[in-house]
Amino acid sequence: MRVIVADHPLIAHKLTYLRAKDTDSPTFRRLAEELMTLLAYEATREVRTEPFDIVTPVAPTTGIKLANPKPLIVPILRAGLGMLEGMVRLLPSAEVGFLGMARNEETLEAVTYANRLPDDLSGRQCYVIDPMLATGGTLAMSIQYLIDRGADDITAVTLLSAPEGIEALDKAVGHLDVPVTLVTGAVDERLNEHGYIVPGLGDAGDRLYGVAQ
Ligand SMILES: O=P(O)(O)OC[C@H]1O[C@H](OP(=O)(O)OP(=O)(O)O)[C@H](O)[C@@H]1O
Ligand SMILES: O=c1cc[nH]c(=O)[nH]1
Ligand SMILES: [Mg+2]
Repeated sequence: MRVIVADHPLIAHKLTYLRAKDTDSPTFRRLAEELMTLLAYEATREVRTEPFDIVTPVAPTTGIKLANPKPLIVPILRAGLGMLEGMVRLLPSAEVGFLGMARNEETLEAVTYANRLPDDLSGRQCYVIDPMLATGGTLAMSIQYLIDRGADDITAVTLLSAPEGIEALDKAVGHLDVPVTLVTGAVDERLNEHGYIVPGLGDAGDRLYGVAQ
């Protein structure tokens, strides 16, 4: 699995405010979107394109445009929704599919409670977006799900990742034929005994949308 840690002072600046516990929800949402847009620039570096002939006011020329089928963006509910606007701003013609996953806070295992995705993802480039890669269980299951439906190129984008989660994700999907890339805003120190990223930012879903039942 290819891992790209975005190294940019604007990303580090925005992540610092995102982490701070006194950052309120509206600000947290705005920062998550802005960070996604910055990370999307890195994550889409290898988005598929095709030649496109145009005529400028001066001369004909050949540029490029996004190839078909268009990429599929998959936010992992809930917290991934907070990054969606930031991604579609850069890829307005992409389609969006949804996966709802929740981690059992005791066993730390993820369960899927909702899915709204095209049945056939053959030949599709997919961008899975979720702010947190902690144990890696959620992303490993989501990526496997997309591969089972035919996706042939997957990029996961997270705001923060734990070293343990990166290692687990690599073990789970790094050996598959489908190339998987992780683009992340930062790799933190470790997971704590509750499976939270340290120093992290707490529960991303709760900070975006309030405490879940
Ligand atoms: O790497 P993992 O150990 O699997 O943990 C990461 C997952 O945990 C959080 O979601 P959560 O289950 O809290 O759901 P939520 O987005 O509804 O809050 C986060 O948004 C990831 O999806
Ligand atoms: O630190 C963490 C770990 C999992 N999910 C979160 O929202 N935060
Ligand atoms: Mg949560």
